[in-house]
Amino acid sequence: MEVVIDRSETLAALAADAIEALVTRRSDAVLGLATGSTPSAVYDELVRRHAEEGLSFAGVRGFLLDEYVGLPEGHPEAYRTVIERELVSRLDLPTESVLGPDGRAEDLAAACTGYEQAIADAGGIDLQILGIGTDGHVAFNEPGSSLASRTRIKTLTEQTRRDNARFFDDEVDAVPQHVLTQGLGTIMAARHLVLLAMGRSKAEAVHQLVEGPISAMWPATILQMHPHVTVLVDGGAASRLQLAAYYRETWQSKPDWQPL
Ligand SMILES: N[C@@H]1[C@@H](O)[C@H](O)[C@@H](COP(=O)(O)O)O[C@@H]1O
Repeated sequence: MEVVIDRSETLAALAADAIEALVTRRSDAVLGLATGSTPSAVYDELVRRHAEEGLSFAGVRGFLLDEYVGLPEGHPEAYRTVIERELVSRLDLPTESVLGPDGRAEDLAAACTGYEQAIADAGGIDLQILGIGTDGHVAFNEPGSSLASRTRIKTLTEQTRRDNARFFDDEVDAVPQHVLTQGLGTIMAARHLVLLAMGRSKAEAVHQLVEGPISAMWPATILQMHPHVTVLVDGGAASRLQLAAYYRETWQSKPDWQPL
């Protein structure tokens, strides 16, 4: 697990560098896309590189991490709508090349199985962008999630619904109670995980993720078992890391030939 502590703009550029290197190497790369406010700066940077430097996503495919259950099609806070608005519509990435779990399906279990199959058919995810919840969830794998889980329906905690109420006019009751989410096992199958976290509200979750014991109580801790994880955190999110000085030194002395 590589931990980089820096300013948020620098971290967004680093994440964009990793994506640029991938899509330049493989024009049909498969990206795992996260929603939430944290990845927005990365997406803005990709859009800038597309507009100003001609970085193309025409052959890329994308998979969303998760989706609310029951929001009507086109709801502004449905993750499929959010990713279309924030990223897909601003790139040369065809809308149909990006899939998300179908939170409006009549048979939700079948939608989850079908989603796992679609990821497998695409050859798996090359690079997965991740955020982290204040309770240590990744995607919508709340505390108590099976560390080997696959895409399935989950119930949100009160904490997550409160955290996400800001997207629903601050009405906690407007945040759906149920979601479909890639499981921790699904996420662990991606070849490179790039997790971003900003601000002090994430400090405890980041400490657990990097330095805590692996536990379903802090679902993100399973990432410690992945061979290629990059954790990009600002000073606030890094404020509880016990080995922060070591991570900084490691990053500063990283050889040029070693990619992210
Ligand atoms: N399902 C999403 C997660 O994928 C995201 O990582 C988390 C943190 O969001 P933010 O980046 O807005 O803090 O929120 C939501 O619950």
